[in-house]
Amino acid sequence: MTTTETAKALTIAGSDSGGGAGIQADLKTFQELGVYGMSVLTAATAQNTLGVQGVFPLTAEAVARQLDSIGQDLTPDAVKTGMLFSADIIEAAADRIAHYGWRNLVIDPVMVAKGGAPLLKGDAVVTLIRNLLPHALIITPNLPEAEILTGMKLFKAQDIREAARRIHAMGPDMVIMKGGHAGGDLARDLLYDGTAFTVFESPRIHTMATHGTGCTYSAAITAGLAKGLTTTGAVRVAKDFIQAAIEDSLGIGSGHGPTNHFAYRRRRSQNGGELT
Ligand SMILES: Nc1ncnc2c1ncn2[C@@H]1O[C@H](COP(=O)(O)OP(=O)(O)O)[C@@H](O)[C@H]1O
Ligand SMILES: Cc1ncc(COP(=O)(O)OP(=O)(O)O)c(N)n1
Repeated sequence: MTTTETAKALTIAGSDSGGGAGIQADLKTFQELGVYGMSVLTAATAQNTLGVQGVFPLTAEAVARQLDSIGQDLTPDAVKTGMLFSADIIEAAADRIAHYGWRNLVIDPVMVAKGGAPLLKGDAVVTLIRNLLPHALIITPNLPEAEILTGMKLFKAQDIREAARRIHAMGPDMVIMKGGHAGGDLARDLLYDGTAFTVFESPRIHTMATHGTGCTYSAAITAGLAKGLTTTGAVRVAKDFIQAAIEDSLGIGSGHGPTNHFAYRRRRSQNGGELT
């Protein structure tokens, strides 16, 4: 059967050889949510559940050419960015996104892997803010990333809200402050649309298998947007998707294990539910 209504999503990100984060997590998530996935590679990382053993960036030219191949043939319904690594790759991505007028841009401002390896050069943060954030529908910082974007220390709830306001003023329509790095019994994410805050929360799972949670979550938001969901609707599905993916862990690798990208679909089919 063919259809003219296939939703298409593009990820612009780095490769994680271990398959838990980066391009691999994004494409698995798109597939699980019924969206056709496309990828523009920014860097290869030698990586597993123990950490990042090497980073090998592509040239900005190679990134721009991949984006042109997509832009000249396969208009995405939503786009996400992950590991962009350098200022010149960010400039190339921002330039091509503006050139093709791509909408529904989700920015996961990936800076440092959980093990501490830098995935964005320090001098590229200003380029991310200046060149890319004004194009974003939504940006999804974790708390350490929000601290770097704002220069604030984020311990208190009121400071997290103030940081969301400041990041919103940098250009994105919406900001979601992810709560994975906060303490407490709940994993609480805060969506700010420039006017109001909406809370999305779930029980915090005590596990080592959280490698790639941010990539998977932002990819699920991107898939929802590609299918025409509202941002709030896309975040709601993404929250359920990541909760299932963390809960039904795969138990592979000897470090921070990957999440389970097929848990959400398996649960829904067991419940007789339709895929959203
Ligand atoms: N231990 C956990 N239990 C439940 N949800 C979690 C847990 N860790 C992270 N999350 C959720 O996963 C998503 C990604 O958050 P986070 O881990 O902060 O991102 P990142 O991988 O970028 O650091 C958020 O929705 C967050 O609330
Ligand atoms: C290639 C690549 N891209 C992004 C990340 C960061 O992924 P994230 O979802 O934030 O998960 P952790 O690295 O924090 O486990 C990555 N590691 N590799």
